[in-house]
Amino acid sequence: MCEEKHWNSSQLRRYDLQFEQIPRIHYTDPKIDELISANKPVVITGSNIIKTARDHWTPEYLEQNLGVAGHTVFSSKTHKFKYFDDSKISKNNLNGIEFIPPTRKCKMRMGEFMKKLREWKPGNDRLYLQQPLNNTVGPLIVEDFAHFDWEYVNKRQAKHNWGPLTSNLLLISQEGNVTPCHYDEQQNFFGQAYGYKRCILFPPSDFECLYPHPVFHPHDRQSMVDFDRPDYVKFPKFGNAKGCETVVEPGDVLYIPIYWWHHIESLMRGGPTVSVNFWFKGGPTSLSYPLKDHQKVSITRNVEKMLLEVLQDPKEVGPLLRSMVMGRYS
Ligand SMILES: CCC[C@@H](CC(=O)O)C(=O)C(=O)O
Ligand SMILES: [Zn+2]
Repeated sequence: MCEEKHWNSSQLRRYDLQFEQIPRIHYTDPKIDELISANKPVVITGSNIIKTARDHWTPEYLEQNLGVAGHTVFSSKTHKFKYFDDSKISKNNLNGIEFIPPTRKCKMRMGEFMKKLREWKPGNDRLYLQQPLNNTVGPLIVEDFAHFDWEYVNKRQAKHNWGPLTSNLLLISQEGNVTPCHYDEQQNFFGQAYGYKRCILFPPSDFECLYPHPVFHPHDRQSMVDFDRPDYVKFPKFGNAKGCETVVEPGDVLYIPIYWWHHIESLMRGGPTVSVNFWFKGGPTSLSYPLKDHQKVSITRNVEKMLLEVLQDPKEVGPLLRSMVMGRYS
């Protein structure tokens, strides 16, 4: 039966890369757990994981029920919302390295946020509400949240030895917004409640093609490559990245494995989107050989942290690593 499509490819941004499709599998199919065990992405379809959000969480419903507290809203002069850790902006940490925050963070009531979205004109700052669900939300949201299929989620968490659930982030995006390519150190069930989002994922083994900022940098874990205008001189291996993609629709839950790179965009001309993610700490990892790719990424992070700790000056880390490797390990 041909599925009715609610979007077309002109709503996707163009990049220089080709992508495989991420498999879409019904939640009752045991293949789901096979892929999660293998730390591979999969779109879980037809489940009740976030059914109450899929049924109720339109932007208008959220405007009525999210509560009167101020919510965390990012604003950007471009369509990109590149995350940065403001605790890493301190003078001595950057040691003269210039950093210009690409977005501004503020607290905004839902009514004001929705009004600005309705009145948005090209040239205005773009907005992206990103708020952990907590006890400030209204009773109907609490009710919907309580009726997520926690049994299904908790079973996966236990079966795959994930750590504790750390947060559920509510994401309300303007059409066309992009969260640029980055990885998180958490397992993620990414639930799509309203609208359509294109998700491009790359395995941890693409580390060399995606050039993450140094660990001490505020953009730690974020790719240095601008997907809209890749600099192939600075990032010559970017063209070798082997990504996979999907467009998640209301009710879908995309499993984004820990340390997998992901770039997520709300479709252009697709209206606002609403997502809710489930971030879990990674489970206890025993160093079994051969090491998994994400374990190697974790090891490089520890090496960078240790070197910075002992060298103090971030500008000395590169030269020391080069002197260690060039002509000896290269
Ligand atoms: C702040 C989190 C944003 C989200 C991507 C997106 O929906 O724009 C993501 O990267 C994640 O769920 O890990
Ligand atoms: Zn992420």
